[in-house]
Amino acid sequence: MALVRPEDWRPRDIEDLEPDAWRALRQHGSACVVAGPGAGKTEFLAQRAAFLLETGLCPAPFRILAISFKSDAADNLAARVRKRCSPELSHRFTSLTFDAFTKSLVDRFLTAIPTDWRPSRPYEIAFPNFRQVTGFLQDALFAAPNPQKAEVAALSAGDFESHYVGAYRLPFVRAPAQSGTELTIQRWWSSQLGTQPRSSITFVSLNRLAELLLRASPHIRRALQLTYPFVFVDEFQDTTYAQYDFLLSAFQGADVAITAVGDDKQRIMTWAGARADAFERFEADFAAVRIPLLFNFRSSPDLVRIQRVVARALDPNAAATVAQAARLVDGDVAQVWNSPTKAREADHLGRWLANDMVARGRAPRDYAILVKQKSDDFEADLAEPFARAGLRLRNESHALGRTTLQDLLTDTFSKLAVALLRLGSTRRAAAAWQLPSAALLEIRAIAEGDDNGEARTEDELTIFVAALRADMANTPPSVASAQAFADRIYAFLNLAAVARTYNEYSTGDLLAIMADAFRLHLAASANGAQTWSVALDVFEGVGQIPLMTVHKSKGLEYDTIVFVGLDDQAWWAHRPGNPEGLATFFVALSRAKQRAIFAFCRERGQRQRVAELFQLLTDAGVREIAI
Ligand SMILES: Nc1ncnc2c1ncn2[C@@H]1O[C@H](COP(=O)(O)OP(=O)(O)OP(=O)(O)O)[C@@H](O)[C@H]1O
Repeated sequence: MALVRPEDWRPRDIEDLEPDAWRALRQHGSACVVAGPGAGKTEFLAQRAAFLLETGLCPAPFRILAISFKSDAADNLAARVRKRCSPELSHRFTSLTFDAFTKSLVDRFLTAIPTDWRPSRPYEIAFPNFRQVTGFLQDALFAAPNPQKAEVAALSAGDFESHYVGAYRLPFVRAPAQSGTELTIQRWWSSQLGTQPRSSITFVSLNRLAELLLRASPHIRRALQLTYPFVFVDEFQDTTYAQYDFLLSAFQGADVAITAVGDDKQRIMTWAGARADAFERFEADFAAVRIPLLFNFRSSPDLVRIQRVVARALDPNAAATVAQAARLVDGDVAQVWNSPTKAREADHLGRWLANDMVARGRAPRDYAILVKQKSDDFEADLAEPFARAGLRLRNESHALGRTTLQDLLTDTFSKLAVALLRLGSTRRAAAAWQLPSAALLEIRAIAEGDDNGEARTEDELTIFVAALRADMANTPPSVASAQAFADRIYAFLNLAAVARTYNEYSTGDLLAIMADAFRLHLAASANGAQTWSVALDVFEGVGQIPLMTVHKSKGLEYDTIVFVGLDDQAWWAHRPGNPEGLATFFVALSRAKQRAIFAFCRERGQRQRVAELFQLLTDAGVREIAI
């Protein structure tokens, strides 16, 4: 394949990059690209990958490693690179989440972990809840020697794991604890490693074990550095203590160029252990240059002006960003709505959305309802009035067993299962077969070039889909039939084989969690649906207005966002000047391309605690109207 000279290389699918993005794209060493919302940070990474691969600056067999925080972000980035580069190039782009990557290292090199910290093989993945951590800390307090009790008592379940266990560098050999905190951390490790019959460890622990194994095994560390001379880290502001330490042990001092992109004004994960000084530390530890980007490709100029007011509240030195998108709406681009009752607010919102869609030729998915938390409560308030306006609300943050709707929809197994049901429900074009046929070859472990195996698997799929089609045509959607079809798909795919095929399911119970959630959600979607196509549209949220927490909306964008619940009740933990609260507000506001509405309802609560947020909107010239 012909290489492109670096000076001749041009970006794909976009007109151009801003001048500083070009500089960052061509950067030889490490860089942190710090840019506000809508700057095209993910797009920049996809273009840099194409640049490095197509110019041969990352020649075969070397690879690029991209680390994201959420699996949909990792998939999205991989898809963008696949779209732009030939398969022979894009297969050298590895895009994974932090957790998937560190877990894969632990799984592959488990025996390289020093014996004092080595988990059983296999091990389970643990997701301890707040109550369990509280119970653990109470036991630890009880068992602690008297002089250390006060220190142990000061630990809190909210941040014990993320801040203390996450920041604790494991020594190669366990040594006696020097403090009450260290004693408690060691107890935490013992409780995870020693669980019977298998160790039961969290993702924070997996991050730490991966870091330990690289520190303990210079040859594995060297192999990693040689494989990946280029590393990308997306959403760098969310990097936790454990993850940052992993990057240090993996790549510091090596000939590896790390490109970290992020926005410190969107740091809303400190509660989950994100370290506030990640960018500064990175610049110092990796001799990285800081390259700010100033364009905003998402939001119209008027919205960018409002965003700037909030950005300056977060950082008085925040640079002015330059809007690249045009304004497409008349009238106000932002408003505060003030209503006396929840019923009135919901009614007005439903009618307003329905009218706006018709007037502007927009689809339900161009809008998003954002809330601070407890999306189920807002769903209960809004679903009925929306239905009266002919709209269907979709609570993306809705819990389904041990996962959420949004996570289910981006899950590999779930995507495959729904693709099969789609084939069963309609006669679909050849393209619809691509995902199931490719996945089945992997699941059946058919080697590349095994023509007989490929033909056999293709036949197996054709026969299965034909029978499924006949039965789905004769069986109306219902809770019971949905469950029966889900079971049939599971049996066909063979869950044990699925678990062996995809790294994310290789240990722990993620596949069981997703399979349960899939069955639950399919049953709920089939309930009351006239046809299977409709049931699957409901399943996938086609034609529905998404409702989600601000945390779930990170990285997403919508024509119009409506933030419901800007009051003290929903923002109970907010304190004036609290950067995490302001950043949450900033993330919500900056998801909008054209319009942002903030709904305040007097029945829900007061607005003293959140007065500063209203003040920022007022300062930005946003009008408040009574509804
Ligand atoms: N160079 C570019 N030219 C034109 N459009 C672009 C360019 N880069 C990105 N975009 C578009 O701008 C929008 C924002 O990009 P993206 O979502 O990557 O931003 P981001 O920096 O990750 O934002 P956030 O931090 O808010 O999630 C997307 O619709 C993307 O397709």
